[in-house]
Amino acid sequence: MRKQIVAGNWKMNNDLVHTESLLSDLKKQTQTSNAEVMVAPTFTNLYHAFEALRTTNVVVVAQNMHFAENGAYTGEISASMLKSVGVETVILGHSERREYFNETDELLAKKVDAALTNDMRVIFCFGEELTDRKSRNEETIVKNQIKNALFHLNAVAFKNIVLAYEPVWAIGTGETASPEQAQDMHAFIRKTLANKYGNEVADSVSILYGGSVKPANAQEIFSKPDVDGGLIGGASLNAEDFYAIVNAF
Ligand SMILES: O=C[C@H](O)COP(=O)(O)O
Repeated sequence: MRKQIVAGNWKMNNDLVHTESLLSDLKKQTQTSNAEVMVAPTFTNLYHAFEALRTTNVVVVAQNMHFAENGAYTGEISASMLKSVGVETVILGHSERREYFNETDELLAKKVDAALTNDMRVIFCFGEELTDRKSRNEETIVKNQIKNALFHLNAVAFKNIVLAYEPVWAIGTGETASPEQAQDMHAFIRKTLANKYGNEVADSVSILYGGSVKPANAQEIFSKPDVDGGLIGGASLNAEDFYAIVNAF
């Protein structure tokens, strides 16, 4: 049985005061679904969030990390630094990292390796741009993103990989992929994994959808058989909205 996961990516939002208030609001929510719940605050608030959520089942996740263990990489954070503050899951490959910080598939492969070497779980993001979809090239783009960053791994490594399909045209735009578009792509991703690693691996990997998921559309998207949850941006900044999504299963 695949894990259902709802992860909130807070991106570069919430200073310490806002983080405290959101953490306190999150602790007041009631969960009625079985989904694993995650939140990804900024680096500066990770330890605070970890301490605040210690008594809950909410997993604290990092939004990025460097591939090196330590060294002269000003401004960067390593896997072992994340682990030292209780963080054992990291988002890698988000389209905003790819677009604004020039993260390539090759770099991401190194980051994935570093995370797995440190026994961390990876939420690996990928997805096509609008021009790719308009030219009906979305499957090729997605397949290459997965292949280039992950297909050097062995099958066992996929125990610690969660995939997050995020069509770039649906991120923060209010435009969501239709539940059918999400299902079609998730089924294609699972088939791509099955072709390389076999059905057992493909059927065990959780594939999340991300891109303008809101309380109003979450249930329909999550009802699709190959959609195992969501990576939520904007709507995760409000505890009630976020838990409406968590409970949409
Ligand atoms: O990481 C989350 C995604 O980029 C989705 O963001 P959004 O829900 O604001 O569209």
